[in-house]
Amino acid sequence: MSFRTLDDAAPAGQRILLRVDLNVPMEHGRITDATRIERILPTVREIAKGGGKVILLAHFGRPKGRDAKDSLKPVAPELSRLLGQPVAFADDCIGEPAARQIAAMADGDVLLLENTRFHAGEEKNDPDFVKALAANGDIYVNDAFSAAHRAHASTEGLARVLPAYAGRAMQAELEALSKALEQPVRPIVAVVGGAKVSSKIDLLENLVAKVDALVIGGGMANTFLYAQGLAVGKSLCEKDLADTARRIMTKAQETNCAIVLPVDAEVADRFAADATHHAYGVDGIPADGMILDVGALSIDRIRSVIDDAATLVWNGPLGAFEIKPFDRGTVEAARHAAERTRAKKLLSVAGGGDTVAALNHAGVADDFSYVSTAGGAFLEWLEGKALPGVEALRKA
Ligand SMILES: Nc1ncnc2c1ncn2[C@@H]1O[C@H](COP(=O)(O)OP(=O)(O)O)[C@@H](O)[C@H]1O
Ligand SMILES: O=C(OP(=O)(O)O)[C@H](O)COP(=O)(O)O
Repeated sequence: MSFRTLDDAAPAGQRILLRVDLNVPMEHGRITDATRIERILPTVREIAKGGGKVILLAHFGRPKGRDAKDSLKPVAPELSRLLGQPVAFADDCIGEPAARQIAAMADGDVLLLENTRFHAGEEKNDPDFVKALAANGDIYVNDAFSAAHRAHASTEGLARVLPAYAGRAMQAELEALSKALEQPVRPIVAVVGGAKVSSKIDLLENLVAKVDALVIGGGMANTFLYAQGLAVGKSLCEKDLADTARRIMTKAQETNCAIVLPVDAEVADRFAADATHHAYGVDGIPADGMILDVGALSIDRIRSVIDDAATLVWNGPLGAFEIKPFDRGTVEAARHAAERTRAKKLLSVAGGGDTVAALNHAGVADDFSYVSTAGGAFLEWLEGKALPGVEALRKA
């Protein structure tokens, strides 16, 4: 590894600023999938056991300023339960609330600081905000591979001003992804869905040069359907990205990458469990309808694309899987990929906070060859892009 790890750190008596990804799926204040928490436990335990004061830095959601609905406070009890030791919480990640709690910490204690994104300086990687964060620590450890594609103060800036190390989860992700996908066997199929359309659509342009087929589902598919001149009603759709979608489809033709879009969809009147829903062809989506899942014909197509694949990479659910029956496309595709993997006909790598939750929901996370905590970061890594959070950790 070309960066320092915990093997090189001496945490005893030190204040360790440990950047983790606690952007966990949550419904009504309840964590629905704890994978991201479970993955950081070895690092937290190792530092605490080594006598370091563990000060956790993390973001949650995409708040614009301080917003109670994006507080990390509900995560502290679950982290404490899984860790098996108390986890204190500070109402702010900088300033007096953080400093006071940190001053009271004994060696081996764990403290979670409030959402770094409550400060505009986080996403701007503002040097003054980096300085305010750094004032609370002696050593910086980054264990948030899934946020490493962000050049933010807590993912990149801090590594520039404090002695910086990779945590065990960061190390494990990079090692596992390299091992699994170093020399992928073709045909390679990528499945991309989910809701983060604007932050992920650009990377598809590079992805279509690397894979043999790109299955597009979830909210992402709607922008592509719209770009093809189809009406998508009230569906999640980023109309101003239609040109980008068309450019990606043209590039895919040039690189011989098959683009697989839904041919039918499960359409509801609203985003709710008790919504009225019907199946429609994608050329007949009603004006007041909302596409919440791929339809049965599309699922059959996706299954046969997976049948033809030797390697599968997947980020983003194919539908709003949190609400039944809109989990069907994701669950059926996941189970099919799991079955092919178990039969040793497929190498399958999936990642992303909600994607992992969806695989757990389908009961097949353990059957995939590798499950990453990262979605966007995983896809950018796959593109061959340098990830700012990883680059900043490299040894000089
Ligand atoms: N057709 C759709 N309309 C609205 N939301 C969708 C649709 N399909 C999937 N989603 C939502 O996408 C979210 C996950 O997207 P994203 O954050 O990009 O995935 P990940 O966390 O795995 O990277 C889920 O909450 C899911 O409900
Ligand atoms: O959930 C995350 O990424 P993912 O949805 O790509 O898996 C990370 O916490 C990064 O969050 P961001 O995409 O708001 O920067």
